[in-house]
Amino acid sequence: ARRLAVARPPCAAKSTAAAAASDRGDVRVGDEVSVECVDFATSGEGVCKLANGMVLLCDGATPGEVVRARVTKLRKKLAHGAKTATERAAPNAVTAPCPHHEQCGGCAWQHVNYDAQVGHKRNRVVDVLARIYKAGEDAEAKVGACVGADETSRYRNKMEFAFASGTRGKTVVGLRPRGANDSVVDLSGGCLLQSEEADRVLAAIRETLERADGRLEAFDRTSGEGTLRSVTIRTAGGERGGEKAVMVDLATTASPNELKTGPLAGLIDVVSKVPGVVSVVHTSGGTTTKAGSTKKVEAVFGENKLVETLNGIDFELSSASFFQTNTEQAARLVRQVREACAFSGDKSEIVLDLFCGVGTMGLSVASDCSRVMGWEVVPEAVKDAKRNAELNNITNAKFYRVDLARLNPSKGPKGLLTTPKGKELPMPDIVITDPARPGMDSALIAILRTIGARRIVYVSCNPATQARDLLLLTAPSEGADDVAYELKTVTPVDMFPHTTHVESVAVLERKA
Ligand SMILES: C[S@@+](CC[C@H](N)C(=O)[O-])C[C@H]1O[C@@H](n2cnc3c(N)ncnc32)[C@H](O)[C@@H]1O
Repeated sequence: ARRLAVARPPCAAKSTAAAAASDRGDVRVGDEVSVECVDFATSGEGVCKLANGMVLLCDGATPGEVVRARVTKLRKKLAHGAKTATERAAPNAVTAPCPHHEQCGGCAWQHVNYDAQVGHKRNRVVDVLARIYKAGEDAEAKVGACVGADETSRYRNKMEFAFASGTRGKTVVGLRPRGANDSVVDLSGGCLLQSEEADRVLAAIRETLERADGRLEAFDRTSGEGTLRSVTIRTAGGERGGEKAVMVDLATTASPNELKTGPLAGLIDVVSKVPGVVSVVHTSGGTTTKAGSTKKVEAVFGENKLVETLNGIDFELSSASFFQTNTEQAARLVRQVREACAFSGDKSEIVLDLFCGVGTMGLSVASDCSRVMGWEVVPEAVKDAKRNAELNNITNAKFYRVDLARLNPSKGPKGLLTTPKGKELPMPDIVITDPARPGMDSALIAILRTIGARRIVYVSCNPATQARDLLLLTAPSEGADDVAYELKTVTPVDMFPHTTHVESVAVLERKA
């Protein structure tokens, strides 16, 4: 490779012929450059500046580090690179605890100390609030400290692994490498993000694949051949100090017969005998279209059920239901939400729990209010939420299957506060909303403004879409039936140590 020196910050810049070459934009794929990392990009890569002003996003670089990087991709104003060596270590750099860190796409920040990770996550929330919500310099004052985790390894209660063809005709199971989705990193050392119980399942699957010598083939999306699509391992039940229970969901293209005899049946048998495994389910199909999902889920060992406990409330989960992936931090998140609701204490308030999943937020605040009404699109999750209310003897929470992306704002409050059977529901005092990454539909936001609940607590796993929605919720009122909100605070919560993801809880109050 040609060696282009040095795009250092102005104080350290060297005037060499090579630097002049990059000054002229003469950077090519394959070049090696020496650059200082100045920040993290949203994607988790280090932001470095070449001497010609071009930004280089460098995988594995940490702010403050001077790296040698190979240019891997060039766009008009942006270059991508991979670190090949550290020339000066970053103050916040640590040795990644996982042996697979260099290749695996599972976590981007194992090489950064945890306090710095939490700091970067808060900065990200401040940044989107300043730019997208247009808070400018006020963003800093609105955003609280990021709620960090005590446990930074083995914190995930659910991980999904992929299958792929490996060497010598064998099938391998693992996580996707950075920037690729057709191969996997074979996690021979297990995965430090999941429980030891789940790691034992992963090891049993690896050993079975090794012995199967290619007779259990990975599904190939291009040719449509092969059987094994993915395996999801879910662990629950640690809160009361007892043994953890494990559910394994194998997604394959197999026929019902292959689940009973042959190598796949053998794999299911091995998995079901791993200590702690209480449930093995099989998922077939898997295409999701506008008409719905073609997925078919059946229990092939035990029941399609796992019980997780959060702040003393039991949640029964089936394989298709969303549940917060970090149980310890979910307990903190729920406490944060409860506090943000600012209940009066007389249990008079009515709470609307939007995107309620299995009822995590609504059931957690049911004892503080008179009534909870939960909306969710996934039928299994609605069923689980209803069952969870029963399981915990909670009688003031009701859950309904509603698609919150298909509402009619011209109906005003009724566009949301009507059950699927046509019954009108009362106006809520407090709204808890916790959408998936795309955020809330503009029609839903318009309806929330016509309802005008006194408080909205907005939980999000995507600060950018949250900031976009906050802008809409706080826009000036356009008349008597349109309530504007004021953003009070945003609290980042770290649900996913070692990754770039950050959750945030925004509190909005109705303007007088
Ligand atoms: C981030 S999860 C939050 C779940 C729940 N609040 C919790 O804390 O466990 C988002 C939820 O929104 C649901 N969802 C996604 N799109 C939806 C839609 N269009 N209408 C209603 N619910 C939807 C998902 O199924 C998922 O359960």
